[in-house]
Amino acid sequence: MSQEKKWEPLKKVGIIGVPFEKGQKKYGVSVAPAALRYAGLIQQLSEIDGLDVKDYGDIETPGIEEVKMENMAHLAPVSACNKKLSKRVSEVLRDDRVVVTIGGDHSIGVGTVDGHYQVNNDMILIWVDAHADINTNKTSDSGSVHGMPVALLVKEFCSYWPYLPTMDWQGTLVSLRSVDHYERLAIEKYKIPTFAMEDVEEHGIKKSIEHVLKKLDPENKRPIHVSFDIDSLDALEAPSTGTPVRGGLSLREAINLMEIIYATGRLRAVDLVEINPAIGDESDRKKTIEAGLCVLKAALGFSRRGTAPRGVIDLPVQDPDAQ
Ligand SMILES: NC(=[NH2+])NCCC[C@H](N)C(=O)O
Ligand SMILES: [Mn+2]
Ligand SMILES: [Mn+2]
Repeated sequence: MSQEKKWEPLKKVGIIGVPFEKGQKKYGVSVAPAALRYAGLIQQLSEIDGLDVKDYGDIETPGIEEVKMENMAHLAPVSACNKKLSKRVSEVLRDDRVVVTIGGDHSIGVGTVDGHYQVNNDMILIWVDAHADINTNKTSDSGSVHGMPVALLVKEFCSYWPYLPTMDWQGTLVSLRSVDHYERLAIEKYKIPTFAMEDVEEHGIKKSIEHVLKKLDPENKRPIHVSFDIDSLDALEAPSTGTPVRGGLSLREAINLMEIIYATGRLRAVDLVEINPAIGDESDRKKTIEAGLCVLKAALGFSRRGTAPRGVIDLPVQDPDAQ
């Protein structure tokens, strides 16, 4: 479908909130969609030059009965939420909008990627995260599904799961600096392309992301999905998150990464997950939410240079008759 198409940034976006936190153990990450809306999410995105923003509301899955699954907490609500989310993501994409999903914890990446894959099965995935999120219930120390979504999605892992559909897309992990032993083994076994912080160190963020894009899609023809975990940022830049790790991306690097991806014209889905407004004090919360908004704006065409008013060609002059 996308082969002959000339890519240009879509100037329409659809927002989905996912107040879901059962993929991990801490209270508060489900409050993020409300906190971001309250901080001006819709308004700030609407101020981006020419951007049409539609809010598709929140995904809610109350009262799902739990099922037992070894070392995999809250599997039933996690999968119910992801099923609903997947449908909504597909709907937004079919409305010809870039889909922006605000989590929630990172277990919701299963639903966003699945929903995107249903519409664009040639998509590529860029998972920006301090963690690899590629545990299975056999390797995870925490039993939390937010540490497993990548393993739930890729077909190479299907033999490790008793069920669940898996996908054929190509993906890469960027910004890694907290990888569990078995995760490293899995990455090496399946040669999952990864960019750890050492690589960002060596090549800089611009070269790193350009390399990733070239590797996953040498012909520049595939739709892009970015799943952005706020903990990819240094914990000093984004302290209000459940599993913070120091030594991460600066906000400037993350903004630059998103600007480069925006400029391809092929970005079709962005997830922003793991902001937990209940962690830290007022200043931590503010910093983290602001960082999330900056990252989203960069992904959707906000220019740090500024933009002149539309249709206006000269500066206002003083009216000579005015007193
Ligand atoms: N999405 C996240 N923040 N994931 C953190 C995962 C931490 C750890 N590797 C685990 O599996 O439990
Ligand atoms: Mn994550
Ligand atoms: Mn993470």
